[in-house]
Amino acid sequence: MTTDKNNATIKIAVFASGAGSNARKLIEHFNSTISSPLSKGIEVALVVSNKIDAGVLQIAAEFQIPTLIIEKEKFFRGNGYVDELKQSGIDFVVLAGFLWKIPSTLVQAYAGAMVNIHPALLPKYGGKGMYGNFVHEAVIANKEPESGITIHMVDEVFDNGAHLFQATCPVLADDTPATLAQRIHQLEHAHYPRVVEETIRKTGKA
Ligand SMILES: Nc1nc2c(c(=O)[nH]1)N[C@@H](CN(C=O)c1ccc(C(=O)N[C@@H](CCC(=O)O)C(=O)O)cc1)CN2
Ligand SMILES: NCC(=O)N[C@@H]1O[C@H](COP(=O)([O-])[O-])[C@@H](O)[C@H]1O
Repeated sequence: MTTDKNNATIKIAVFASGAGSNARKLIEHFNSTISSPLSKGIEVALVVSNKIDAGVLQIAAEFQIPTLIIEKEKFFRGNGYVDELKQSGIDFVVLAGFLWKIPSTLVQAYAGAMVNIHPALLPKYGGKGMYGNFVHEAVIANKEPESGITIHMVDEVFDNGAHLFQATCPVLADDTPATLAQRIHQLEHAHYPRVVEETIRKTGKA
């Protein structure tokens, strides 16, 4: 079981702006439940969103996980909610469909302890404006034979951090952004929780 230097459980904050399917898989992977009582010494302790109506907040409520709604001005002009995260004992930050740029204050506070999943094979199809279906539309428009996912460390630049993992899937001739998104989601759900766990254990950041 992984614990930090004080033998405490390592606490993850998941940041999401949307439906939260990746957040659900992360919670199911880490948080002990009746069906999987084995504690990995890691738990999703907080769900953070910038959208009051985000589906991820319902998922947090379902698992009785505290939530934090962040406001734009405070996030970008304040200290990026670093104080709140540290006061919550957060050791590691996982972005899962979070659509704002993480400010330097927060990137630095969790240097080496913040990861993101991107629904394409970076470095292609990344950067400002490349999120959700915009990514899949561009991949299809360019007639790419394959797409996939990239899991990477987070730095101050969109989608620029060191790559931790990539997996590919075919792009079919009759794919729509929705059908490709579904195939990408399957890859994300299959790999993100494991890669997050491996990264936490490797970095010993917490
Ligand atoms: N400092 C960093 N912040 C974020 C990163 C990162 O690597 N470094 N990754 C993104 C996630 N992401 C792609 O994986 C991504 C998300 C959103 C955008 C984007 O263009 N957003 C729009 C705003 C959209 C909205 O508010 O609805 C924008 O910034 O204009 C690009 C890439 C998360 N943060
Ligand atoms: N560039 C960031 C980006 O596009 N992230 C993508 O948002 C989706 C969130 O789905 P979810 O809310 O169901 O987890 C995921 O496909 C993730 O890769």
